[in-house]
Amino acid sequence: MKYGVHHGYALKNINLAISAGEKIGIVGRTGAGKSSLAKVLFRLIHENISGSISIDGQDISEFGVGDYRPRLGMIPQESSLFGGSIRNNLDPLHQFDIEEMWAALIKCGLAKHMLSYHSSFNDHDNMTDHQKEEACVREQWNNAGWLKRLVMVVLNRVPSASSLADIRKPHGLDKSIQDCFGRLTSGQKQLFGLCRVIMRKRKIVVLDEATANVDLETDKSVQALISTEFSDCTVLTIAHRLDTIMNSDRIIVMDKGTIAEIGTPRELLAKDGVFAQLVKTSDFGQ
Ligand SMILES: Nc1ncnc2c1ncn2[C@@H]1O[C@H](COP(=O)(O)OP(=O)(O)OP(=O)(O)O)[C@@H](O)[C@H]1O
Repeated sequence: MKYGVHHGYALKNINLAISAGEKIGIVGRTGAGKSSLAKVLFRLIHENISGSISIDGQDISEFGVGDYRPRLGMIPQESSLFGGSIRNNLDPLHQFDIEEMWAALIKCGLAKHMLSYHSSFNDHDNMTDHQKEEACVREQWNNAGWLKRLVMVVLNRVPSASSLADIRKPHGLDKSIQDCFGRLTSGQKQLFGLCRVIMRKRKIVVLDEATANVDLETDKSVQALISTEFSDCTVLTIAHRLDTIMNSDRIIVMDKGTIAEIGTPRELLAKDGVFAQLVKTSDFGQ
């Protein structure tokens, strides 16, 4: 594949079979061809390309776009979001019901950001987000003096009337992203991308791992979601950090547009090849 007749090959001699459900990490230096591989998979390149890609044994060029795109989900580094409500950003075609949207928002950890949230309950993994929110409101109420309680009443944050229940009403989704989040962090933008893919239940998911400005908590939730929500899916992670893909079934090492190495992390570490070199270089985030 070339980006133009006068360009060199961005991808060449790629011969690759990925099994359903496999978790694949794709690594390589800048310009190695990782994004190009994703672009051809999503059929974003139509010219200067030869060869074929099949999904479930069927050449993707034979699929209509309407049949093809719904099989794949892309989670970009920073999902594009537009002004307007959370609902419109998640479901511009009005295909989903409110419960489906809330379920995805809760899974991605975005629902709790839509409320002022008490961090001391974040570590209680055995509690649902709803229970955490209720416990948080109860604790705040118990510790509050009369003035703070008065403020909580005004803000409708009293234990018996969970503010999560309030924000779960349809109008909560009709709030603008700006109103709920202020300025979104890069990590939150990626979580919105995750949310969209979870709602749409894609079987093949390409995750372009965020490179910058992702806080530890967001990073952990993205990784946890990939392993739980996408456990049955085929996941291709374009990785910019090694630790996130060390549990992959296989790692593809791209170099100058070709697959330089492919194998389990253990196999690749055992031979002193490109992957082992990447591990050693400090510019790879290790
Ligand atoms: N739109 C484009 N037009 C022309 N050349 C491009 C274009 N996009 C990528 N390339 C070139 O194709 C090659 C592969 O780039 P690609 O973006 O796939 O690499 P990458 O491994 O994803 O890099 P990075 O980690 O920096 O995103 C590079 O030589 C790059 O300069």
